[in-house]
Amino acid sequence: MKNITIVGTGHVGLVTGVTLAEIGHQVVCYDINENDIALMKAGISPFYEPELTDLLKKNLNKGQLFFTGDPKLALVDAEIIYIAVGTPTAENGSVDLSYIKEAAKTIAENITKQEVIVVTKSTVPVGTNKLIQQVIVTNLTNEVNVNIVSNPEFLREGSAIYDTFSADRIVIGSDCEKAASIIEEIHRPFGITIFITDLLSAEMIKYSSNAFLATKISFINEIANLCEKVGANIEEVAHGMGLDFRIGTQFLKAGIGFGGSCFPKDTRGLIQQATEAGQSLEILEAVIKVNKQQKYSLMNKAKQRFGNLKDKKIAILGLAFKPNTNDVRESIAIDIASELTMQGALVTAYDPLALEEAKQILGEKIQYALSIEEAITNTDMVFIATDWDEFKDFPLEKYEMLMKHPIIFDGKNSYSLDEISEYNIEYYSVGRPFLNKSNFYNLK
Ligand SMILES: NC(=O)c1ccc[n+]([C@@H]2O[C@H](COP(=O)([O-])OP(=O)(O)OC[C@H]3O[C@@H](n4cnc5c(N)ncnc54)[C@H](O)[C@@H]3O)[C@@H](O)[C@H]2O)c1
Ligand SMILES: O=c1ccn([C@@H]2O[C@H](COP(=O)(O)OP(=O)(O)O[C@H]3O[C@H](CO)[C@@H](O)[C@H](O)[C@H]3O)[C@@H](O)[C@H]2O)c(=O)[nH]1
Repeated sequence: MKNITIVGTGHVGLVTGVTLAEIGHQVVCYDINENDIALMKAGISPFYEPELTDLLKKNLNKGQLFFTGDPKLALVDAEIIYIAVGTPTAENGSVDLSYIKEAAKTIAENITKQEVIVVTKSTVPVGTNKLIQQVIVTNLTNEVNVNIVSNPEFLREGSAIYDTFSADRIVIGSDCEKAASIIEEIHRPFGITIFITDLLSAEMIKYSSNAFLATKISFINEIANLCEKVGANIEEVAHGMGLDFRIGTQFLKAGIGFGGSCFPKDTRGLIQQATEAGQSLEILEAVIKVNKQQKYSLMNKAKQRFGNLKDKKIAILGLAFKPNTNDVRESIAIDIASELTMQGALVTAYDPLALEEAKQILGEKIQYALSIEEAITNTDMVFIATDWDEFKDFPLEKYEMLMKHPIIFDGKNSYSLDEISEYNIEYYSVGRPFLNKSNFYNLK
């Protein structure tokens, strides 16, 4: 059992803290956000993540997990410190390392143990761990020997606990063999393949993994657009491709592009790093460009269908960037909502979890509904922007009953074409043939 401190208890930090406590370590979580600390102390997660609250409460009750906003208290006994603060995009497009530097300084000023290992979970540009070491060493107030380990995080929001216990690999990067083997030991109980490498390569593995997954998505979205032109069905195509293990079935779901707190910022971040190193990343540039175009593909279909969206009543189903989270960071649904209002449309949106979060960004620009029924009633068209199960399970006859005319632009291919064909719904999806029924509503 080790005394572990987590610095920055947002999505990654809290999941890391709770799961390390679950496998038997003594964990102190520290964050500068006192409100969140108060919530977590009371066993409440500041954000939604399946399975997290149960583990949080369980480990609080066991006395295995503590929360504090006091850095001294958090770090005085720490042997291992995980940094999990944010690394957003800065105004000039580079990766904003200010939270990382601040965290490193706080660590330096408060650690007292003779030997301390600082582990970086945050996604940081290549070379940042060396910078962290430098910041710590220059700000130390006690005599401490500090070693640095990179341990990039690969969890997905919405399945973070599952991912932590069932990941494909754990990457540990360090230039200090002893520190790497201590961190390997800590992670062994997860029973997951551990790959040990050098510091710089570990940092690069994280960015390259996200960039590659984003590439798969933009690739399949372009193929989906081509399928629409030539009459093929992207779901059949992706399945048939994925049966080749070299390709794999995952991350080939066509839609309205990738959003969220990671892919957009990390693809930009890698391009920025490459630019600084004097190298171009042309494939990744194209991935970002395709993603920007894909974002508005649904809206373009609606514009083509109606000519003009001014004063049209539109329901958006889904505001979170993906299901099972209330996170709306870089959510494509939010961009679509915003753009539709710019076009003069009257938008009402519903999301099972992310209404409050969306309101903070969209404010009064749109209306908010508390159910699918409320959102779609009397609307001219529905946009589906997040693949929540609740939308997939929604009885299709209700679109017929409640909308002015049931016209759906589905950015997530939520319904099978067979299912939809049983209803009088005018249905546009991504990369699949348009159901050309004779009795479709002849309106503009
Ligand atoms: N969200 C994900 O799914 C995910 C997955 C893998 C990797 N990552 C990476 O992990 C990092 C954290 O992401 P996140 O989504 O958890 O961020 P987040 O914004 O949810 O949380 C960051 C937390 O750090 C705290 N913080 C900021 N400065 C601090 C300081 N000096 N001392 C203590 N606390 C401080 C903030 O108050 C906040 O609670 C990022 O680098 C991200 O790219 C995120
Ligand atoms: O086949 C797919 C898969 C995903 N997406 C979209 O891609 C985005 C990201 O989805 P996902 O990867 O499931 O969620 P994140 O929580 O952002 O997780 C990614 O970003 C994290 C932060 O770096 C990494 O840790 C994870 O491994 C990586 O999957 C979302 O908009 C999804 O709708 C698709 O359009 N098609």
